[in-house]
Amino acid sequence: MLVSEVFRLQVAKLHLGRPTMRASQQDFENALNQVKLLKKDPGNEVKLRLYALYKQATEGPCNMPKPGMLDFVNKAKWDAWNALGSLPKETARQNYVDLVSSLSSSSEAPSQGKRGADEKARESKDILVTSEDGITKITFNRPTKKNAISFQMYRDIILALKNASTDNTVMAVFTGTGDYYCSGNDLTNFTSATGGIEEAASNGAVLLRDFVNSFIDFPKPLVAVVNGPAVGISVTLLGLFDAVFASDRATFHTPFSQLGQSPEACSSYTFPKMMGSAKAAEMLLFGKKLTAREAWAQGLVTEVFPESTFETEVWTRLKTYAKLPPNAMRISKELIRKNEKEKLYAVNAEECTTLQARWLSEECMNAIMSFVSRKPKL
Ligand SMILES: CCCCCCCCCCC/C=C/C(=O)SCCNC(=O)CCNC(=O)[C@H](O)C(C)(C)COP(=O)(O)OP(=O)(O)OC[C@H]1O[C@@H](n2cnc3c(N)ncnc32)[C@H](O)[C@@H]1OP(=O)(O)O
Repeated sequence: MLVSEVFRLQVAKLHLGRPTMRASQQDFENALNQVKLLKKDPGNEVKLRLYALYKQATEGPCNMPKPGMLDFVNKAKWDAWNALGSLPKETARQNYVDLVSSLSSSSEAPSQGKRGADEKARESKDILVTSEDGITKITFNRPTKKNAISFQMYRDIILALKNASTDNTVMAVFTGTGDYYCSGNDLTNFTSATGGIEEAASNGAVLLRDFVNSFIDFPKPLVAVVNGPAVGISVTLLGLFDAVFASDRATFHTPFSQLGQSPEACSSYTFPKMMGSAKAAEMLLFGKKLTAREAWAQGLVTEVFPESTFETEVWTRLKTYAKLPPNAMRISKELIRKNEKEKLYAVNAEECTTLQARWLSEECMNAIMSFVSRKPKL
C-alpha cells in the first residue's frame, strides 16, 4: 500500500473516533472535515505533521511503543508524534486547525488563469524528450523537487534511451529544468515503494541495474549539459557519458555515506579509474562536494562554461557535433567501450546487490527518515 493511501485511511479512521466537545472543538472538527476536501495532496511531510498533531490533540504525548526500524511508515508516524514532546493538547489542536486552514487557502479557488496553469503543470511530464537538429534531448523536468528522480522517471529514461538508440538522431543529451541539474534519487521512493521492504529493495535493485545498463549500452554519443548542482546518481552516471559540459554554477555531490548507502552507476570503478583512488574516495566515501572546476580537474567534466553564456555556447557546440558523420561516431564509441562492457555490467550488478542490502540497513533508514521528516521551510 502506498504511504499516501495509508495516510488517507488513517485520517478517515481517525474521524470515526472524534473526541468530546471543548472550546475550539468545533473548529477542530471542521478542520478534520476540511482535510478530506483538500484538492491537492499536501505531501507526506505535511500528512505526517497532521497525523502527529491529531494524535497529540486527542491523546496527548506519544504513548505507543516505538515501531521496529523496518516498519518505515509506522516509524515515521511515531517519530512525528514523539517529536511533539509534551505539547499541550489545546496547542496541538490549534496548530492542527491552523495548518489545515493554511493548506485549504493555498489549494482553494485560484483565479481562472492560475487554475489553468496548475492543471497544465500537473499534466506536464517529469522527463521531457524532444528531438531537434539530430539531437535527442532528455530533460529532468521536475524543478519543484530539484529534478529528483522518481520511479516513473527511471522507467521513462530507460525507454527514452532505448528509443534514441535506434531512431534517426545522432546523439542524446541530458539536462535539467530550473536551477538544478538533478538532486539524484527521489528519497521518497523509499517511503512510497509498495509491498514489503525486502521486496521493495529487491525491485529497486532490478530497476537500478536495468537503468544503469541502459547507459552502458547506449550506442551513440551521450552528453550531459550540467546546468546546475548535481547530486547522487546524476553525478555517478557521468562516468558513463562521452562528454560533460558544466556551467560554472554546477556542483557535484555524492553523499552516499551520509545516506548510509554505497556508490552506484559503476562509479566504484569509473571514478578511481578517472581520478585516482584518493580523489574518488573523497567523493564516494567522504561525500566531498566538488565545484565545476574541481570536477574538471578530476576528469569528470569535459569543459566548464560561464553561467552567462553556458546555454548558447554549449548548444552551438552540440549542434556542430551532431553534424559529424554518425556512423563514424558510433563505431568509435563502440571501440572505446568494447573492452569495458563486460566489466561495467559486472560492476553494475555488484553495486546493485550491495545497495539492496544497504537499503535495509539502519544507517540508511535513519538517513531517509531524517530527510522525509525534515521541518518544512517557513
Ligand atoms: C526500498 C528501496 C527502494 C529503493 C529505490 C531506489 C531506486 C534507485 C536508487 C539509486 C541510488 C541513488 C542514489 C542517490 O541518488 S543518493 C542522492 C540522493 N539525493 C539527496 O540526498 C539529495 C536530497 N536533497 C537535498 O539534500 C536538498 O533538497 C538539496 C540540497 C538537493 C536542495 O536543497 P534546497 O534547500 O535548495 O531545496 P529543498 O531541500 O527545499 O528542496 C526543494 C524541494 O525538493 C525536494 N527534494 C530535493 N531533492 C530531493 C530528493 N533527492 N528526493 C526527494 N525530494 C527532494 C525537497 O524535499 C523540497 O520539497 P518540498 O518543497 O516538498 O519540501
